[in-house]
Amino acid sequence: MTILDKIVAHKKIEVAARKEILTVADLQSRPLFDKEPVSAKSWIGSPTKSGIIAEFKRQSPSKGLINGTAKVSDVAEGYFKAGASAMSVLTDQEFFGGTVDDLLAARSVSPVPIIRKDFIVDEYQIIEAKSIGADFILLIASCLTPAESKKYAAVARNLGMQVLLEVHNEEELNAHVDPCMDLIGVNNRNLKTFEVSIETSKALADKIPNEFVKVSESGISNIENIKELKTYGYKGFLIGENFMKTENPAKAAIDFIGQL
Ligand SMILES: O=P(O)(O)OC[C@@H](O)[C@@H](O)c1c[nH]c2ccccc12
Repeated sequence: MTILDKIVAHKKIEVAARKEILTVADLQSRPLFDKEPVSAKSWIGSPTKSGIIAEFKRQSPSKGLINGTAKVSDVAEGYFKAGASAMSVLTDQEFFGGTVDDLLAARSVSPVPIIRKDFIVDEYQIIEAKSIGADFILLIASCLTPAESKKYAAVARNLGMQVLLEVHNEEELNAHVDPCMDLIGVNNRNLKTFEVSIETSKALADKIPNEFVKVSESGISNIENIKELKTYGYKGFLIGENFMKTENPAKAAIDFIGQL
C-alpha cells in the first residue's frame, strides 16, 4: 500500500463522517457559498503577474514538519502583498496538518485566487470548497478514475470554480484531460515514491494542449528553475516548502518574487 492509497482510504472515511455533521444543504447556506470565484486561469496566465502559486503547508508525509509556527492569515496576506498570482491552502488534516479553517482564514485577508488543496474523492468536498470561498480545486489524476475526474470537473464548473488537474505522466494526462478543466499541473513529485525531478515538467510540457494554463508543481527552489520552465511554456509555479521552511514564509515569497 503506497502513502497515496493510505491517504485516499482515510479521506473516504473522513468525508463520510463530515457528511454526517454538515449536510450539503448546510454547506449551501454558508455565506461564502455565493461568492463569485476569481479566475485562476486569468491570474496565473497573465503575463503581467508572477505566476507564483504560493502554498501554505505545515507538514507533509515526505518532509514531516515544515513549519509549526507560521500563522495562515499572516502568510496569506504576505503572499498577496508579495505578488503571488494565487495561493494554495492544504486542507487535509491527517497527513498535512491543514484544515478548512485555514482556507477561511486565508480567504478573509487575500483577494488572489485560492485553491483548495486536498485529495478530492467525493463531490461533497467540491461543494465544501465552494462554501469556504475557494476559487479553484485540485483533482489528482492518480487518485481518481478518468470518469471521476471528468465528473468532478463538471461539478466544479457548474459551481463556477475552475479546476487544476494534476498529472505525473503522459498516460494520466491523456486519460483524464477534459474540457471542463482549466489548468494542468505537472507534479514533479511522484506521490507514490516521493521522488522529485523538474525533468517531469519538461518532458510533459509539449503534450499538454495549449488551451490549458500549464503549471509546474513541487521541488521549485530557485529563479533558474522558473526561467527554464517558462521556456517550456509553463505559466504557473506551485511553491510550498521553499517558502514554508523559513521562519517568515511571506518574506521568503517577497524576496523570491522580487527577483523574477
Ligand atoms: O513543497 P513543494 O515541493 O514546493 O511542493 C508544493 C506542492 O506542489 C505540493 O505540496 C503538492 C503538489 N501536489 C500535491 C497534492 C497533494 C498534496 C500536496 C501537493
